[in-house]
Amino acid sequence: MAAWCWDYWVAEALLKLESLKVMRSLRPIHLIRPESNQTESDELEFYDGLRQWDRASVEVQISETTFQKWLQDIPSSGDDTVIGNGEDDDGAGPCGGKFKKLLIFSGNDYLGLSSHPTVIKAAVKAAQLHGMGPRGSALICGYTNYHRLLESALADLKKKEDCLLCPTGFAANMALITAVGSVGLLLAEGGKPKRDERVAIFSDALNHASIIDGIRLAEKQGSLVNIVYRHCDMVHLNSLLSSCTMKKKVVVTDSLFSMDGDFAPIVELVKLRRKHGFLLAIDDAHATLVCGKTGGGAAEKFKCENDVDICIGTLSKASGCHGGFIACSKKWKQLIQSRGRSFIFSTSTPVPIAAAAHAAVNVAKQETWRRKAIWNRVLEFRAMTRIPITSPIISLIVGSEVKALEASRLRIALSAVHTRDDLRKLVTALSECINFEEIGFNCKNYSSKL
Ligand SMILES: Cc1ncc(COP(=O)(O)O)c(C=O)c1O
Repeated sequence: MAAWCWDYWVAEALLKLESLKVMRSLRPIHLIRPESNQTESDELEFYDGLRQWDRASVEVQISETTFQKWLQDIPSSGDDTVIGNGEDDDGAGPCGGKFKKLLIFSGNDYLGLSSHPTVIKAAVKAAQLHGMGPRGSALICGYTNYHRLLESALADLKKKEDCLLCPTGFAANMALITAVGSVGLLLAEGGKPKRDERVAIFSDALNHASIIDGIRLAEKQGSLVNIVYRHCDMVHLNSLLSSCTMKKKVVVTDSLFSMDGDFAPIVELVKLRRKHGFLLAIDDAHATLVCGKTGGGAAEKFKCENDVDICIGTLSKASGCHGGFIACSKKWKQLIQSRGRSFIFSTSTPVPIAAAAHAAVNVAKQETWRRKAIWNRVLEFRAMTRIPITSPIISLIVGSEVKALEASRLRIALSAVHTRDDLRKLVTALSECINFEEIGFNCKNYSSKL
């Protein structure tokens, strides 16, 4: 049996929706842009290396009060942020509050695009012309030519037929999984699906919360059966697939795991997909624009874009903006926009954000040095610590395994705009409290290959 039964099932599900008269359609609104002699690509400015504005995503300041609370592990209500305006060389703010400059190693702005002039200009120009744009769901009045342009750029990036923008990456996963489950509901013979008519979804044990919540919701609706396989364990997955008698099978996994920083074994997943004929969906939130020659993500990195059926992403990480998306076939898009409730019943992305994200995707494609820089930082961190990390997300198990209860996890995220000197500072600071040799030994998930 082939995964391409899924093409048939989705087409059948769409026919059912049509017969029930509940197919939902986008209602594109055309926002007029004033005539200009410049084409859009003339307005995009690209740079060949780090500039001072790039540092905005990694250099921040926090109030001394907040800093002290952090040190003592005292919860903050966030009120400390309104003390004074910061700045001043002596650390004193205009209202008397004192501030500390910090380097961030926990953000997801992997390429530093949130402060790129081309991204800022796109947002400003769209805001000046249209404000936030029409406020409403994409099915009512919230979908414009700006959204369409961004969807096309993302479909191209992911080498998929089409793409659907969602309010966030969290909403994208929820929408996809409820739509997947709806196939079981719509094609069930007697209304309520029997167990074998439901969708069997195989989910990695360490998948993101939004995948888990999507599955829980669909399970409650009685549309799918959740089968969790051990993290990245393809022997386990193969055996679960082999013993599953349900026809409609889906495997869903983070491509680059958000907490552990390891990659899903995509090449092995593709082999299993050929053997068992499941639909393969990957959450490429952390790999989009970071991995692959053109920034296409983990599937491009592992050269199997054609074997991944659906790719979920977020615009809130390497794109430096906000929002989520699902790159897929046109038929899947129709199904998700008709059944994905977190897409249907939520206001669409503001136009300036859609314009900025479109600019960011273009910048990330052109400024290839940003991708090189982030992977160079990965190599440098490996060389400095001898911990065989494989991605910009680094998960360090701090504390001894013997005292398991005291052991905790430290998550570090590297960025293209960190410098080698930033890394040296981080490693020096960390070595005062942790032993890298011991940590390297504890990090079972890392492989020695990049
Ligand atoms: C793997 C993964 N998927 C989805 C999301 C959700 O994305 P967003 O922040 O756009 O809702 C995140 C982000 O936190 C993530 O790490």
